[in-house]
Amino acid sequence: MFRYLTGILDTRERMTWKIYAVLSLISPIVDIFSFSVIIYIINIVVRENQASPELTAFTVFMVLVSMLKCLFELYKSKIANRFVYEGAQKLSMKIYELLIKENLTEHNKKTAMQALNMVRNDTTNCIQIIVDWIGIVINGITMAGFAAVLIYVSKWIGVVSSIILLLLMAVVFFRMRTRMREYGERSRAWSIKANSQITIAYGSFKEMKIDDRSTFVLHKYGDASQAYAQVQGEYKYKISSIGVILQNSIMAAMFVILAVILVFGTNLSAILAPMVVYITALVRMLPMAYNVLNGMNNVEFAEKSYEALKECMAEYSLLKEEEKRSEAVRQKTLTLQKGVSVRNLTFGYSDRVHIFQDASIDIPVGCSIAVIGASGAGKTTFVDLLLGLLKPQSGHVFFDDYDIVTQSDAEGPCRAGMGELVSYIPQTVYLNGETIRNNVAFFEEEEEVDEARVIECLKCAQIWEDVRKMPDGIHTLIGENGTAISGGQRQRIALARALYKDFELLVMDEATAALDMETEKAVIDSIRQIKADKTLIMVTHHMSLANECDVVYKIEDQKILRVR
Ligand SMILES: Nc1ncnc2c1ncn2[C@@H]1O[C@H](COP(=O)(O)OP(=O)(O)OP(=O)(O)O)[C@@H](O)[C@H]1O
Repeated sequence: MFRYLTGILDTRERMTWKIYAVLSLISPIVDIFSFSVIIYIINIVVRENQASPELTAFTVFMVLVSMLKCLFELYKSKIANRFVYEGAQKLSMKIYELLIKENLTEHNKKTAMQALNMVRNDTTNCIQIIVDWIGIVINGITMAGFAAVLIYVSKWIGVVSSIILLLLMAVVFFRMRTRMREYGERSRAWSIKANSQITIAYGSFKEMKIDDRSTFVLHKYGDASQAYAQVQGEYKYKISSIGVILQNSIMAAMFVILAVILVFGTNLSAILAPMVVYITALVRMLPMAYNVLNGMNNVEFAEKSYEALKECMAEYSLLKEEEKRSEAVRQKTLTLQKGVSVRNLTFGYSDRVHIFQDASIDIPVGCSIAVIGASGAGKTTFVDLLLGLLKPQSGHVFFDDYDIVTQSDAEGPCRAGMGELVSYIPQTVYLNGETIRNNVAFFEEEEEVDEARVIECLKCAQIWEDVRKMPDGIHTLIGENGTAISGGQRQRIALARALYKDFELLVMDEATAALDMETEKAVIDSIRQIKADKTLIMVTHHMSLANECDVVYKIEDQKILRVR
């Protein structure tokens, strides 16, 4: 686990954990040294019954050492925290990169809350494991050093005490191990569920209110958050109980040993000094034992995060290999001078049910195409295949001579991105709660937004008159997912967003379905007028709109048939 986690760090982070590990080693060395010095001084004072000036000076020097160690510990803690949060941030970038670059099929397998948890929590938990492991090793080494001193000073009592402590730690760890793993798993699952309830409340706010389901949703959140709180409470209790058990058991053991000495011992004053040393050593060892156990339990607790991260990182490596391979291939600028041609397309989400079987279609450049078909016939699937979001089982999709399925042209393998060529409006539009301006210029840096162009696009999408009347114009906030504007306005803002970028091919998946027929026609006319030479693909259920297009295709019986 440790080797794997340190292996996925970048060079700088790897260097940081090594520096941290070395710095961590210095602390126990100083601790053991300081402790040995105390023993040495006590022995001299007891033996000679007075302190030489050198001894006093040396003791003052040790005060300085302790102060320096304090500063050093603070610095070490700063490095540890920086390592955890910077390391987690870098790791979260990788997971985020994977999430935004993985294919649509993989993307559809996860919920947003699972993704959020992986990016934000699992990454921090995993980097924390590295620090925990270093802590376990360092505390273990320090404990061994103190045990050696203990045995040297108190002979068999030191041996017995060290064995008791070790046994106690082993018993506590092995008894708690499975439980900790289970806590980690449950805590992660309930945290995702509780967070999901917040997105559900935001995503279905109106239905929730109208159906009078606020109490139901509240209970659902209550159940999940309570289960999470319960697991966390139990986990924290178990962790703190370790300290209590350790401390009291060792104290009890110490009194047992003391009782044995008192009963069988002869020269009590002779054993007083070793006894002080013994008790001091044991008291110093207890927090270390606690830290070791705590670290081991934290590692068990984070096991699920580790498994999730490992899975993601395996996919991330594949992604990077794929990117490397594609970098080696010739890069090509995608063109659309002849048109889009779909050849013998066969596709099914599973092997048993096919959506398309040997389907072909030609879309000449500058043409407007309507795609109609019954609900569930495969219109959105067709668009996803056309834009390379899904891979067909067989067949080809050509943009001029470039096949996006095999990623090759007449000259052989090559890579071409669609970004420059295609603008797309999905069936379900995502609008964030920001301003109209920012929702139109969606993937643009704030300071680079061309407001004149935003207004031009709003005009083309037939929504400028509405926006103009709003108190803040293009700076009006539209609410999360556009809840503060009408459904038709939402669609027209999405349309304006699609028009904001330059394109040769505009693909609209029921993008005007929420508009009345008159506005829908006005929008399409306006696009055709302003983007007269562009190619248009419109998925629609409205025959009146379809009839406005040059060609109408119908998806039926796993084929794409030209009907007009
Ligand atoms: N990710 C997916 N995994 C499995 N099946 C899917 C997936 N997406 C869609 N389907 C199924 O594929 C079929 C075609 O879906 P698609 O969304 O392409 O239909 P559509 O013609 O666009 O429908 P509508 O007009 O209702 O939007 C449907 O039966 C649907 O349930």
